[in-house]
Amino acid sequence: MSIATPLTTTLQRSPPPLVPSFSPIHATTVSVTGIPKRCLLRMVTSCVSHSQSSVQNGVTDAVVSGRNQIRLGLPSKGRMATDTLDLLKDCQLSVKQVNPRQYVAQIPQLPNTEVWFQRPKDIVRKLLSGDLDLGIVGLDIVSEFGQGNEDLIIVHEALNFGDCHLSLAIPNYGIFENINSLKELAHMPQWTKERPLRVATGFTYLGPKFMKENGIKHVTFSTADGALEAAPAMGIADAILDLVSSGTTLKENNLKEIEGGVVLQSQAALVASRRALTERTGALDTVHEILERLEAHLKAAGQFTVVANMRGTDAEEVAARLKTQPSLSGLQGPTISPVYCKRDGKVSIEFYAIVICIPKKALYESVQQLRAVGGSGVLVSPLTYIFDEETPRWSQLLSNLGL
Ligand SMILES: Nc1ncnc2c1ncn2[C@@H]1O[C@H](COP(=O)(O)OP(=O)(O)OP(=O)(O)O)[C@@H](O)[C@H]1O
Ligand SMILES: O=P(O)(O)OC[C@H]1O[C@H](OP(=O)(O)OP(=O)(O)O)[C@H](O)[C@@H]1O
Ligand SMILES: [Mg+2]
Repeated sequence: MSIATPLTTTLQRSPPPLVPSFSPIHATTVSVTGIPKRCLLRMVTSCVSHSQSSVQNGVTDAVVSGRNQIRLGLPSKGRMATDTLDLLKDCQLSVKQVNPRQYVAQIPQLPNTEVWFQRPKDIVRKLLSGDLDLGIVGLDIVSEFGQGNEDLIIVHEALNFGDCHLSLAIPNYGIFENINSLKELAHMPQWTKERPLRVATGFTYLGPKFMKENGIKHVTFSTADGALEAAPAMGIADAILDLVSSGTTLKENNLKEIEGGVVLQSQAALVASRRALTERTGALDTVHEILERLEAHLKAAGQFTVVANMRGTDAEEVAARLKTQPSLSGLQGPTISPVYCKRDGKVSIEFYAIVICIPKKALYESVQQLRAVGGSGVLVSPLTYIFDEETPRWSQLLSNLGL
């Protein structure tokens, strides 16, 4: 197929460019292929017109401690550690760590930023103490150790890994056999002032808060650092409050979740200290860049680029045919470009190349719709980044900071 692949998915009603090019002023959505990785964000930034032209931090360093570097805390161990590094790498923000036991590292793309590897709960504590400015941790840890402190700001709440939920679980045998909801658990006659419901948990802030909010009075908590699921069978606790993802650990230990027993849903999040963002020079610019890269990568991760040829008289006629189908509009509209064929020594336009972004989940139905309106030679490739004109989370952050 002979296609000049345009770089945007915007519907271009005037004849589309033969040579891929960014519009310096009007690009609203930019998907990216074929430029040096290190130039990516700079190129997109000059391409997209921001309503917020530059970021002023306002108050200067005098108010916060005298260091010049922005500090980003990343999990030093556990299941989040590798996934965090992988995500940053996918955003062209690879972390250069000399060896795994060294707790400070660099991201060459962010020269004013130091990475500090810490345990997740210490990332939250250090954000609050001012020793870190930004961090990536699970929302469960933010809630447990942040305890609603207004200095903690969740900049991106859905980094698409570390999915789990914090849930109350009880044995599926004995006196609990017919108990299936928090209400039923609360109304069991067994729990009294003298003999309260005993809950084992590592979440000693969220646990009591949840029980209080649900009106459960006769309850006590014990804590352990891991393997909590053993506590009921060992006779140490009646119930546990712990993280669940696949549910296998609960099942293997004869425990069950109950209706109304989910305390929170969690996944990895980008978190920042409000004080750092408003007072530390460069912190807001750094978080803007990280946020843009994350959003562009995460948005693209759910999409394919689809390129197909369609026979047609002109671009408008092809566009009209595409618009009859529900799933072929792309992000803003299809890009349609003429395909120049050589026939009998003469150049003619019989086909148009269309480029659209399609949600991965809708791929097959979209291909069927394309075929139904005369699409052929359908090429499907993964998308790496989608940079929007402005990320909604950035506007939210600015308004949250009162900027
Ligand atoms: N089963 C799970 N599936 C998915 N994500 C999880 C799961 N358990 C925990 N997480 C997420 O990963 C984070 C880190 O959990 P992890 O178990 O790796 O560390 P930890 O429990 O703090 O360390 P350790 O278990 O060694 O004490 C949690 O705070 C949560 O956000
Ligand atoms: O629903 P599942 O997929 O079975 O996952 C749940 C388990 O994962 C976590 O434990 P982890 O593996 O971190 O061990 P730990 O108890 O030592 O923290 C959590 O504390 C549960 O025990
Ligand atoms: Mg664990």
